[in-house]
Amino acid sequence: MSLTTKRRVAVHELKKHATGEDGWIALNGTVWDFSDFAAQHPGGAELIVQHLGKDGSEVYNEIHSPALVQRHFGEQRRIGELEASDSPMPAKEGLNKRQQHPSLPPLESITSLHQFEAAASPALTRKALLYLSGATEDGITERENRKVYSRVMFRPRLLQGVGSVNTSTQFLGLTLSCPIMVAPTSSNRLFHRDGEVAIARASQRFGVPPIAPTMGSFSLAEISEALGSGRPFFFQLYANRDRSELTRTLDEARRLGARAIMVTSDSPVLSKRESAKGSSTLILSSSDNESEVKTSGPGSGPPLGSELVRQVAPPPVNNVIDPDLNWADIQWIARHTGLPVFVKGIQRAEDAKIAAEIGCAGIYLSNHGGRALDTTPPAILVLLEIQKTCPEILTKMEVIVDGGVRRGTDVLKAICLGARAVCVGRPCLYALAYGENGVLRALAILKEELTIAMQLLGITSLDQANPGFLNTSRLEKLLPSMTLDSSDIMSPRLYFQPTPKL
Ligand code: HEM
Ligand SMILES: Cc1cc2nc3c(=O)[nH]c(=O)nc-3n(C[C@H](O)[C@H](O)[C@H](O)COP(=O)(O)O)c2cc1C
Repeated sequence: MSLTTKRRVAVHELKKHATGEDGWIALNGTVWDFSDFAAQHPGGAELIVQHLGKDGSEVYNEIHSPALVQRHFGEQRRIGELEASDSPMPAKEGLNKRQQHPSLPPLESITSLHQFEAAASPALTRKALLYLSGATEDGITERENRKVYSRVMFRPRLLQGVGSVNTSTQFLGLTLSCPIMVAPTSSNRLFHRDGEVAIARASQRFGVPPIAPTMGSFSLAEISEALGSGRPFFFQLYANRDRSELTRTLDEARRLGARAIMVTSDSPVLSKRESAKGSSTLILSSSDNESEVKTSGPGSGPPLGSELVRQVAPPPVNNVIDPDLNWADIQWIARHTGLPVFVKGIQRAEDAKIAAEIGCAGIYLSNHGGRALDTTPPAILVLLEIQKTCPEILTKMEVIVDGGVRRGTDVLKAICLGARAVCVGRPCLYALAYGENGVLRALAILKEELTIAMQLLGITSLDQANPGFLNTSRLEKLLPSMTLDSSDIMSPRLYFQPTPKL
């Protein structure tokens, strides 16, 4: 059936197609054939089953871009247009109430990344807040991520003539205005109707490439279209367990012009998320201080059987991610695409070495913002481990660090230890409640803080940053004992037992 064909579908007809094998769903006025699709839905089969024979627009629009269904199904599964008089759904525009929520204070009044959380929380739905603030089990890694930077002290040099500062850096042959990017995150329409498109545009205006996610509310094609042809972006990959789907995704990323593939490798299975921040009071809290954070520690989760527990149970998206992904697959991804590949989620020096040995263009040190394995080390500690045991890696590869980066001083500490760039996750999602301008402001605040920190430290460009500007003695005692003698670290070859699947 062609796009121009206007078959009319009455509501009573839609209702007749409500089974798994013969199921239709109306979305924004168009009726689609969802027969035999439920089990493939990355957001869970139940959501599809619940809406068969019905209008699913409200739930669909909260998380997906209007164009997703057309892009995914093409014309093949398009049944026709729902008869207007029968349509129980709202108009296409204005479906997402959060375009500019009246409770949001003026953007100009926000002067630090911390303030975005307090400003945006009242404007976000409970679901969005729980999703955004979630961390694994007791949230120990998530808290450590934020605390760790305060344990590193600067050692400034005086009288260096710091009147003019340049924050730009080279990354994969691109010049970035600043070594700060937005971390890739899924389902961004929960925070603003423009979702990943807003983040991509803000990144572009800021002068850094966006990292488009696999599980975005908007498809990669929509994101790259919003950027304009030839404009650089990176692609975060969740490797699909269906190899033909993985190949299709990679081919599309290459065709659309992705400059690198960042393979998220820290979440082969879904982690257990019991509470977002311990209680709904804390979710709405603006403060990041120690006493409040403590209440989200072990044993402080919501009462069993409470609504909160049910709501924050992990979404069933992992019916698509391949838990058997291995280093040989990383090599295959690099060969197949011909693109620079990063491994996202590196949490120890040995894995950094393997990535270097097999020819990755970079490593992305991350514990998924404390949303993967709890009690893993903050990325900055892993960076220090690399600095102590295999510093040559830091010159061979591009190194990104994320988790808990909230201040310009955090950025500068990571750069001094050898990172090329940092990424920021949650604060940019709170800022997204303001749309593109909110994300741009968050990035600009961080850049301003970085500039001032560089001047106060006594440097005028990032290539002058080095470990000598830091006192890391409080972190060194947290390093694994083997790092005291780097020869104890096993050769990557001993770890690398490829079992090629492709
Ligand atoms: C071709 C059709 C569809 C495709 C390709 C698709 C794809 C996806 C993907 C990739 C995700 C996981 C990432 C994300 O959260 O954005 C997801 C989640 C989700 N989808 Fe869909 N979807 C489709 C149709 C629908 C429909 C018809 C509905 C509702 C009626 C729906 C509701 C949801 C919801 C609510 C989630 C989030 C689940 C959660 O984590 O709470 N989707 N979908
Ligand atoms: C709501 C949310 C969704 C995320 N989704 C993804 C994702 O789809 N892919 C991925 O590689 N990382 C994902 N992450 C992890 C981020 O890329 C990043 O590693 C983390 O947020 C950094 O920590 P921070 O939030 O403390 O800055 C997500 C993080 C959050 C908070």
